Amino acid sequence: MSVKTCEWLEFSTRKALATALADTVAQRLTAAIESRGGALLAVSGGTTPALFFETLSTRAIAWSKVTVMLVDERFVPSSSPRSNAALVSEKLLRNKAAVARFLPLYHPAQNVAAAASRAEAELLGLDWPLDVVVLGMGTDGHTASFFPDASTLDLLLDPASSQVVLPVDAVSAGEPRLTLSMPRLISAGFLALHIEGQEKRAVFEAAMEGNAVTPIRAVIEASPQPVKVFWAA
Ligand SMILES: O=C(O)[C@H](O)[C@@H](O)[C@H](O)[C@H](O)COP(=O)(O)O
Repeated sequence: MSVKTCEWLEFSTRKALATALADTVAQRLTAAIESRGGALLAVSGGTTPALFFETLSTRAIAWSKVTVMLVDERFVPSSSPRSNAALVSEKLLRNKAAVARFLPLYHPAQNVAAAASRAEAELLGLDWPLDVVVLGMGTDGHTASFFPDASTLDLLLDPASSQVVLPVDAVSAGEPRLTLSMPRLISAGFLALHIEGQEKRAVFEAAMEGNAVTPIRAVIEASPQPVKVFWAA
């Protein structure tokens, strides 16, 4: 594993991981609020983060000064069971975190490109960079919505992209996606990868040791800071 570009943090249980990640994220958000009056948090969807979200939602920080957004989103309304916004609303924006501001990536639009433009217009005015980003990873090595079979993978992995939000078309993604761009993710003050299970550990290690550059490896290698990998079996 390429130790120079990531820090492996292993936990005995998924609950211990959720607690440690929630504590770390809460500390980082509080530091951002103290230093610049507010904090920007970008989280991933899928199935892994639910326990982390529930744990983070209980942390006593100045949530009214936190803006929450998604790392990526399916091109579906929040009423869809596929919606990451619905997952965040149900699992994170509750308890003490209920007062946080949430900015969605999905907007009703003719197509995913138009939705990406609307999200970009809304997010551009924020006080960038992101303070905290928590990435997930698929067993194909995708992270965010940087899917290996995306028609525009080169654009998605471009660390010099001028875009904030990009549309994604990839057969393996299930539906069109919206994703924050590579430079917006890797410029975060704190960049974590949250993965669970032996299969994802094997995928991650193979990605870091092999010759092929999978999306997760591209992000880790483009990051100016070591990515903190939070893993539990
Ligand atoms: O929209 C999504 O699906 C996520 O943002 C995505 O990037 C996720 O992190 C991985 O696909 C892992 O998903 P699981 O946690 O369900 O394995």
